Amino acid sequence: MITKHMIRTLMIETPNVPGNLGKVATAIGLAGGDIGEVKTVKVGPTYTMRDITVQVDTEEQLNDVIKAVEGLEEGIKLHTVSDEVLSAHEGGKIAMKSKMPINSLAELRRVYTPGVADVCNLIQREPDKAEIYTTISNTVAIVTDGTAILGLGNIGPVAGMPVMEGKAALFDQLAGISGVPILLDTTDPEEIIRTVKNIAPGFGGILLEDIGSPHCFEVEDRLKEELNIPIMHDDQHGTAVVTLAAVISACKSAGISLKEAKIGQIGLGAAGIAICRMFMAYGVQAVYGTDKSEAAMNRLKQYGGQTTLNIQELMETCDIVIATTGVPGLIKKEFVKEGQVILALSNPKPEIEPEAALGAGAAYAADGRSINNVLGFPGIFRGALNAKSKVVNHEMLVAAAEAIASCTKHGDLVPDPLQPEVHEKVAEEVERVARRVYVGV
Ligand SMILES: NC(=O)c1ccc[n+]([C@@H]2O[C@H](COP(=O)([O-])OP(=O)(O)OC[C@H]3O[C@@H](n4cnc5c(N)ncnc54)[C@H](O)[C@@H]3O)[C@@H](O)[C@H]2O)c1
Ligand SMILES: O=C(O)C[C@H](O)C(=O)O
Ligand SMILES: [Mg+2]
Repeated sequence: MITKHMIRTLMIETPNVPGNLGKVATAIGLAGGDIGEVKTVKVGPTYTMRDITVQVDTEEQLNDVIKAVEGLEEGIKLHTVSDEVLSAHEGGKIAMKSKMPINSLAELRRVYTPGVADVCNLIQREPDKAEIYTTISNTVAIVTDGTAILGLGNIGPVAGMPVMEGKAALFDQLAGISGVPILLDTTDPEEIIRTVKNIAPGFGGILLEDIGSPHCFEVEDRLKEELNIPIMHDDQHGTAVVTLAAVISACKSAGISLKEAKIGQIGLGAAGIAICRMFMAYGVQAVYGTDKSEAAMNRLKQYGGQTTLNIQELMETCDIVIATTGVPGLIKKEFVKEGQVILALSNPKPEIEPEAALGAGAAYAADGRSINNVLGFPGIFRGALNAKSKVVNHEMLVAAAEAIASCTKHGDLVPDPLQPEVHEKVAEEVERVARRVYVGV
């Protein structure tokens, strides 16, 4: 079965006769639609109204599904076709809310003027008090310049805002952190660095998101040098963490020794280079990479990795293959070796669908929806902020990866990202390591 990427909700009325829902399901399936959720909206005296979520690959397939349902007789009616993904984004996904009720003048004076002035004076005298009396230490800026939004490319920061809002929603729900999207109207590294430094006083940490390579490397390195708060480029290190976790689990299940495995990385941009560096620092001897850009290949060599001529050679050489190119369908079925582990991580569409890779003989295969940095960044920042760490370093990232792997069921590659215990465990381990290294506990 091939994974579908367009989601639509069909509101369908069926007369209350046994078998009608089955007819609808069969019609949708035969037209190429995958049924997701089926929700009963209304049960009338003679009919039932349901919202049926259907996934398809293309507009044509959607039209086939619509025609198939409309062609059903015996009183079955299609009422509406809606795009719930678009509806879910209407008005944006996040909001800045007051934690204080302001219902009386007394409350107004306590929360705002004149009461607030005492707090300002206190912080001016004792700057550390900002940690207690403001939200700064629990707020992370989610900064993008829009140059590598998912695998959609340089579509600009405003078009990337739905992703940044999504990261903020995840920060809130999974780690209790306030994430604030910051959209930069510049792609110049010096200007990005200057801007982030100028806004840094309002934040406990900085998550760099979807900033393209190669400028992302300089931006992150310089900000780490010049600021004293945790900074992490999610597409580099968040991705490397979750990839290491998935590979640890795959090796455990398949009985492969990770450090002796040959690991191949297709696409040596932000995510790819960080994944290679993570495996090399973890002790993997044979890390290979390939990229269409000569400069990217040279970067891997500088870090001590080996390059292959092309994707086919890399696929022939390696036991474990990871892809982060942003190019859907780049890995051909014919390249897949029996027993290989293939993680095609590009979003929104992978380099090879997991089902196709498994069908071609892979032992394990997954895409970027399941092997996703959502498993890393919330807990990493929770742990770093809890420890009052001034950095996010390699030891903390490895602790996060091992924590994710420890929450993974035998036979799976990663745990369910909505399981709160996973993020708690990541936060706990990251905090423990951060305290040991930087606070000496
Ligand atoms: N699953 C996750 O958690 C996760 C996290 C980060 C990035 N990603 C995905 O990875 C992809 C890349 O993201 P990035 O931030 O590294 O982008 P990037 O632009 O920094 O890197 C992409 C790299 O792929 C290379 N490339 C493009 N086409 C190629 C081809 N045909 N053959 C070989 N190399 C090719 C480019 O030269 C570049 O070096 C995106 O699709 C993104 O969604 C997924
Ligand atoms: O946003 C995601 O889903 C993961 C990742 O950060 C990406 O850029 O693809
Ligand atoms: Mg990203």
